[in-house]
Amino acid sequence: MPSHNILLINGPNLNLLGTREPHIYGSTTLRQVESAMTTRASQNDMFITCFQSNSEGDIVNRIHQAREEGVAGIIINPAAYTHTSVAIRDALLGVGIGFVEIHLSNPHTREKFRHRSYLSDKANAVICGMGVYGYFAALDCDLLARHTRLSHGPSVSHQVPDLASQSHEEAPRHAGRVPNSSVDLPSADGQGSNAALHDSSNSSLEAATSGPELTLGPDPTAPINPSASASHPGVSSAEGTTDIPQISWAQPSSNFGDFALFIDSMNMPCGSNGGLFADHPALALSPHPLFGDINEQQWHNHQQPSIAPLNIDTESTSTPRLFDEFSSTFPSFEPPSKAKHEPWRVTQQDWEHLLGEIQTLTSIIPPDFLLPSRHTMTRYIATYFSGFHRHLPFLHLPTFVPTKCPVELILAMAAVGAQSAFDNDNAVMFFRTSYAIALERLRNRKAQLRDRRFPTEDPSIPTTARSGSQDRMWPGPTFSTPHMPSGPPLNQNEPDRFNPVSIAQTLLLLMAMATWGNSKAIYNEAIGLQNILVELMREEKLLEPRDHRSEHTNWAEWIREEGFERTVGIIFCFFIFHTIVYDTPPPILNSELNINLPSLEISWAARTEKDWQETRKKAEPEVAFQSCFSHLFAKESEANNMRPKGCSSLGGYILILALIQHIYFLREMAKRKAPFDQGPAPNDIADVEQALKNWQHRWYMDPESSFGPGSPQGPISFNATALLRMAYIRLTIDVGHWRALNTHDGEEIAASIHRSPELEPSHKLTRAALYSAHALSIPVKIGVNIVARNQAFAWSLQHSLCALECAFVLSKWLIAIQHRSPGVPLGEDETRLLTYVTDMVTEADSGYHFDSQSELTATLPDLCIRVVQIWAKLLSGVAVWDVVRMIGKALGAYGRILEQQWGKPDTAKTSLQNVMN
Ligand SMILES: O=C1C[C@@](O)(C(=O)O)C[C@@H](O)[C@@H]1O
Repeated sequence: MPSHNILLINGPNLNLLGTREPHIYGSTTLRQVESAMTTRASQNDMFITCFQSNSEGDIVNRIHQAREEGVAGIIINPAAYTHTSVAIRDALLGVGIGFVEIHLSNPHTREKFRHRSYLSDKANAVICGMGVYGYFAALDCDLLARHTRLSHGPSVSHQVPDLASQSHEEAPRHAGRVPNSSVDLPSADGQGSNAALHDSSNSSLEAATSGPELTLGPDPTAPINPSASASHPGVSSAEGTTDIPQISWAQPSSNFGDFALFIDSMNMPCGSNGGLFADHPALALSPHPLFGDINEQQWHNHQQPSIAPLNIDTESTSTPRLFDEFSSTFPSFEPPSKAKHEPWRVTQQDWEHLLGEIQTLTSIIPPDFLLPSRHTMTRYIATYFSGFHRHLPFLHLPTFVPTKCPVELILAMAAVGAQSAFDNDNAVMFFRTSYAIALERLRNRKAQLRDRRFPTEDPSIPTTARSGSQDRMWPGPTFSTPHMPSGPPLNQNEPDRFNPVSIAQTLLLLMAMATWGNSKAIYNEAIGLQNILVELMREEKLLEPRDHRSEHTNWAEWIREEGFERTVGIIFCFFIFHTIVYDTPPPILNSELNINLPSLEISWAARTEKDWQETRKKAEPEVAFQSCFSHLFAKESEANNMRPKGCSSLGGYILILALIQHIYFLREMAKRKAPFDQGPAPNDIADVEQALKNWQHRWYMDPESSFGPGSPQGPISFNATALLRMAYIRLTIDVGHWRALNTHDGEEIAASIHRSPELEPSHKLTRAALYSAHALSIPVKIGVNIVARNQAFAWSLQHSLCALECAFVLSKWLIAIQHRSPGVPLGEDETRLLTYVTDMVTEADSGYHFDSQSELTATLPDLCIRVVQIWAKLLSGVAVWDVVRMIGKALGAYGRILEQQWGKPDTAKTSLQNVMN
């Protein structure tokens, strides 16, 4: 017997779904939605009753009836009554049943009269702009749990601070909850449901997490679902809201089911200023109409399906957008109506202060250093905050004050900002200057520490008098020239003001510049900087356990502690990037990281102590990285107990990189065990697969998680999805050194990929190819041209690195099936994936004219060439970081090699028709 009843109500005109304004509402009919929902619900021990009416009174009556029936929760698309009906609002409040309000479209992007809802402030969750996918999301238990937590804060959620200690008994109960109910939908008044639910002895916690799984990618443990139709992959749906792919919901965890679900969950960019554009400063077309009244928050709402936003105004503190100033005002004698909070602005006073500081350092900085004008400095710092900072936010923007920032750090920020603004020469100049200052500070620090540890020498001689060049413990910059002597100690007068965290932040930014930057001159510094940074972290004990901040910490202390944890966590992540790019062992091991996971971005962005306190009320207690990481490996049954405890986007990001590190070491160990690399042992693979699954549950629990790059809370959780895909691929096959990224040469990388041995067709390989196809389908769905022309994907290094791995795997898979032994037919999974890839390439082809010698013909080689060409095209935009351009070039070159190999007219090509029959 189903453990609870759900009522689905659809309001006026929704009976016309399928034919009604399909560009807005899609072409799926109401009957299709209802039947898919019914199946989906029944698989998860739920019973759903569907009701549609065009009459307000009937809807009110149906809601009243729900109370008699013991309905546990209502999912309602009130349609036009959303904007008018006090009666429906009162009915929902009257029966006290919790409800999720849902809209296919995003009313906030439409006519003004649709912006107001009579229900939203009482709903447990509001889902809009996700097309029909929103209905399934509403049904998903994780989502319910998530919104329960969001709407009601930790008091009704899971407050056990230590995941390890969670058990069924300890699982907190929602206020007003009826014992033995299996899922709580808190009532509309926020007090919890009093609807009696049927037989279940599970805790709400367990039930809330054992429902249908929405995965961020294909579920590696599930068999590929043969019953799902691959000919409707969902990539060819109309713009606007999306259609349900014709998949069978009877297999919710199947690869294709999840895949299609994922794809359909992507919010399409609306109009010409889609969410993608919001992500990059250099191409950020101003979202504001010149005279319009749209505010920034509304703009952000356009980008995203809105899911239960927290009511904190962080916009005033949000990252700068480059063209804001220029887009909204004409010259006027009127004073500005509202003073803007722009901490990145370098005033004349700030500039003079900075210049003064730099002048005291002339003996150690490159002589050709020239401090640009304050406007240019403002531009660089603003660009830093609107670009890099959104991806890796370790500085506290709301309280940032240029003059309080150590000079080497502000110069490092300017270096990254100049790089992002394509001012390469200035970027290198800032890099060198900041590097020289940071190293000098480190040398002096080292000398101090040495004197403390070995105080036997004559103390009357000051440290610096003894520290000649032979005493240098920290290496000098490798670009150092005779005109850069060691210079006087920087901290001579304030020896105790050495701040290891800001030095670490400086080195982190410089390392990012050197790793991804555009200058050969500083490229070689990357690994050297890594070593310096690791030594600093160990020497200054930044990796050791600390007393964690208590609940009562004030804002200033919290900022300091949180900044520390973010800095250390992001450095840890960066080292794993190096592992991904260079295939070198990570210098900080998972087991050494002793931070608490960072908190929500909304707390980090809060501008005032009051706002911060508000956000803290909604936040979960902090969790230690170590505890979270080990619990990722909990078995399914144990994991259920802790799933509702989501973590922040940045926390999830750190965890997924830790899993990539874990996979790296598993592969390394496997290399020693077997004469041929068989990859990790099956039980190790199973453990990691479980961990990746658990990670996805956490991702869903994160109230700030987002499928797109334009989220108001930043692109971190979106970037983490690329890392998830990379983790799955790396778990399945070894792509490592074949990418030859350390050569930094597109042609060589292409040649190396091409040279790499062919892979044997196998289930494992097909699975890896599925993840790769999944990755490609996202930009194809958005449109190859639109993605190529803006930098949302390219900005994210994670996505471009992942692109390379995906192109590698998918092309190798296509080659493998072309070369499989004659007479061996394709398996069912392979056939379906091949159909899928063909559909996708055809879709991409229709929108983009490829500069290719060969037409897309129905042969495997042509398909393979096209797949690589699409990836190359996607990464061919104007990228900030050289490494992204390099990957684009490498893929272009790889496509050309394949064309040369197969492009000749007399080459025997395997036709798709033949392989599929
Ligand atoms: O009828 C509808 C449908 C709708 O609720 C939606 O699902 O997007 C949005 C409403 O504004 C509109 O009146």
